[in-house]
Amino acid sequence: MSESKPVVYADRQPLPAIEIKNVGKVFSVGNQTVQALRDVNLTIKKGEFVCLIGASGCGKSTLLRIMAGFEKATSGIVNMYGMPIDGPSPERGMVFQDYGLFPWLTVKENIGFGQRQRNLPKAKLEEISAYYTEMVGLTKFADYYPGQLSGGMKQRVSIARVLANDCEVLLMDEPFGALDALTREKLQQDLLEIWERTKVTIVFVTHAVEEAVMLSDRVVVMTAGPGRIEEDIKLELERPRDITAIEFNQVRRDITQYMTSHVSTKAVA
Ligand SMILES: Nc1ncnc2c1ncn2[C@@H]1O[C@H](COP(=O)(O)OP(=O)(O)OP(=O)(O)O)[C@@H](O)[C@H]1O
Repeated sequence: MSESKPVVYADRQPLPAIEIKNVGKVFSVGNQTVQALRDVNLTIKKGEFVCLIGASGCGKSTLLRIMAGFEKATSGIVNMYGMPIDGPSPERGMVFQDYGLFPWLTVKENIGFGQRQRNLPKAKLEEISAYYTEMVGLTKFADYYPGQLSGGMKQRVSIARVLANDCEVLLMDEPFGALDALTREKLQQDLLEIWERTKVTIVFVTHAVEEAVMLSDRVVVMTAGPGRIEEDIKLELERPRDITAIEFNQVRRDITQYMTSHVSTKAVA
């Protein structure tokens, strides 16, 4: 990757990137209600890499969607740098498992899509698009369409697209869940490189303990019925991390144990 153009975001260090206070979320389904989240508190610093982990149905996606502004909390406070989150914004880019690319646009057009809406001069738009296409290693495929790409390549486009759109908080909902093991590992390493290079804040939902330990500064364990935060574990492991190291496996075992002790009947990766 070229180091020619570091991404510099405004220094809003004193305020947390994301602050969630006493958040609850109730869905109404017909005449029934589902309490998806209760009393969730979470503070994420600028530049942190936080993984949300927990069994199916514990509210990980709901919490992420609230951070994205796609859902409104029923109660509590949700702030980004001290300002209430009251709707979607390019500052909070979401990456989904199923990519969400426009099939009729090429790689570079998908990546430049958000900026194109801002009526930038064509040369500037091309520069931004080329920069992020290069960041995710797809320069040779810039004129390909999504249908001509592998799953891993599509997910790279999806990541580049939100970054190109001036994203400060990257919200990722099981982004590598549909990929084979080798591609997943490669994308994890590439994501870490992108994180180090851009200093973007990342909130990453996964079911896989190993993935959470490989990637994050903190692992937040959620449990269901209703969804809440059970443990918030700061990882002291050095980077780059070695999946075969004793310390890595100790942390992995500890987190798996936290999860199984709270959810004895559900598989935890
Ligand atoms: N739009 C909705 N309408 C009604 N109920 C919903 C809605 N979205 C989520 N829920 C419910 O809220 C709870 C939490 O769901 P959520 O998808 O956030 O969990 P999750 O931990 O992300 O699950 P998974 O790991 O399977 O994706 C579940 O009981 C789910 O059925």
